[in-house]
This record gives sequence, structure tokens and C-alpha cells, in this order.
Amino acid sequence: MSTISVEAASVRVPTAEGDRTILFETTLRITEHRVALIGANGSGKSTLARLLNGLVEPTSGRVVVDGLDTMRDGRQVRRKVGFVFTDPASQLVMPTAAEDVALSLRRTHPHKSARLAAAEAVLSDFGLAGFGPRSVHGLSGGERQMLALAGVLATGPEILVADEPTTLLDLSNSRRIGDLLLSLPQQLVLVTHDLDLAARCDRAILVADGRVQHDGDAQNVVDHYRATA
Ligand SMILES: Nc1ncnc2c1ncn2[C@@H]1O[C@H](COP(=O)(O)OP(=O)(O)OP(=O)(O)O)[C@@H](O)[C@H]1O
Repeated sequence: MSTISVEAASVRVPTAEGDRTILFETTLRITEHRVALIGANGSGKSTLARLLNGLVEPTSGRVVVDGLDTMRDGRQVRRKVGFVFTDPASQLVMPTAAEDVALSLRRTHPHKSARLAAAEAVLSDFGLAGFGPRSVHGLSGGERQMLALAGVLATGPEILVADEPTTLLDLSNSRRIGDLLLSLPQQLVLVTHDLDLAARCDRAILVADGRVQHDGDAQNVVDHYRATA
């Protein structure tokens, strides 16, 4: 597994009332396979998750993934750390399912015909066999989320950061995607309000008011959150 180091990182953002700190000086070392970020709405989970692949840059401190600094080595970090958004519409940019996955395969498959064939294989791996020609807009929420996940994983990331990837899904799709995420060989950092899913991770980090409030064995942290929320 990779080592993700958050070193005294804080995030401040400008607001109409002046600068506001949304993540206070935070230090974490993540080496576990599956780590959940949990906590109330607006506590800072997404901000922390976005720091890990450079989508958000620390105002002070730094974030280092296997020796790569997210600010200095942003491109390499983003190649290593894939990010799945809550709303798949944020990342499905091509008209059809096959073209969308093919876009992720540009680097590994420079020739178009081989790329489209590889995209069909990826779709099939994710239970979307035959979906290639379909418009991404005509897919169900679960199918779209699966496609977004397939597209990110097709880029070959070593680490996957997923920000509430099951929130928009019905019970059955949310279970399906949750199970899939936890079964991935990649290291996973999962922002979630699904505490049962969080408890199945190797470690959970509870964020409250821009600070890490509790950190450790996932079941213990989830139990603590349930008892105190
Ligand atoms: N760019 C920004 N400018 C101003 N405020 C921001 C910005 N990004 C985040 N915030 C604020 O920082 C706080 C933490 O946001 P964040 O999205 O990290 O929370 P979260 O724990 O992921 O919440 P949720 O569970 O609701 O998704 C919120 O109050 C949010 O409004």
C-alpha cells in the first residue's frame, strides 16, 4: 500500500466575511488498505479527501503521497490517486459509455480501435457489457456511478479516493458499489455517511468542525460517532 502523509495541513478559504479555516492543522499518516472518512455535514471530510490528490491545495503544511508532494508534483499525484465524485455527472464527459471509458485509456491504448475494444472489456468487467453505445444521459443513477468508477479505475490508479459514491444510489446499487469498493485491490479512502460501510474499513477517521476528532479501528470510531452524534 502507499503512504499518504498529511503534514500539518490546513485549508483556509476566502468568504464574504473574510478568510475562514475549513480544515485546521491536520497531521495523518495513511497506510491502511481501506480508510473511511466520516462525520457530520460540513465537517471537512470532502476538503480532507480533496487534499489527497491535489484537488484542494493546503494553505499551510503539505500532503505527500509516496514521496510526491501534491502541490509540487500535482500531475504525478493525480495519476496515482484517482478521485470518484458523489455525482457521476461531474466526471462523465463523453457522449457514450464506451467513449467515456476510452478517454481514460488514452495513455495505455494510443490506437483508437484497440482503445474502444479495451473500453468494452472494462465495461463488461463492471457489469455494463453491451452498454458501450448507450448515451451516458440515458443510464440510471447506479449505472452512471458504476461507469464513473470504471472510468477512474481504467486509468490505473494505485489509490482511489471516493467522495460519497453511494449517496445518490438506491439500497441495492449502494450495496453493490459499496461491496465493489471494499473488494478493490487498490488502496481506498472513502468519504461516507454509510456507517455500516465505514465500519467494514480497516480504519476510520471522524472529522468534526474541520478537525480530526477520532481516529483508529473503524468499528470503534463508528461506535464512538454513533454514541456521540
Ligand atoms: N471553496 C470553499 N469556499 C468556502 N467554503 C467552503 C469551500 N469549500 C468548502 N467550504 C465549506 O467548508 C466546510 C467543509 O466542507 P466539506 O465539503 O469539506 O464538508 P463535508 O464534511 O464533506 O460535508 P458533507 O457531508 O455535507 O458533504 C463547509 O462549511 C463548506 O461550506
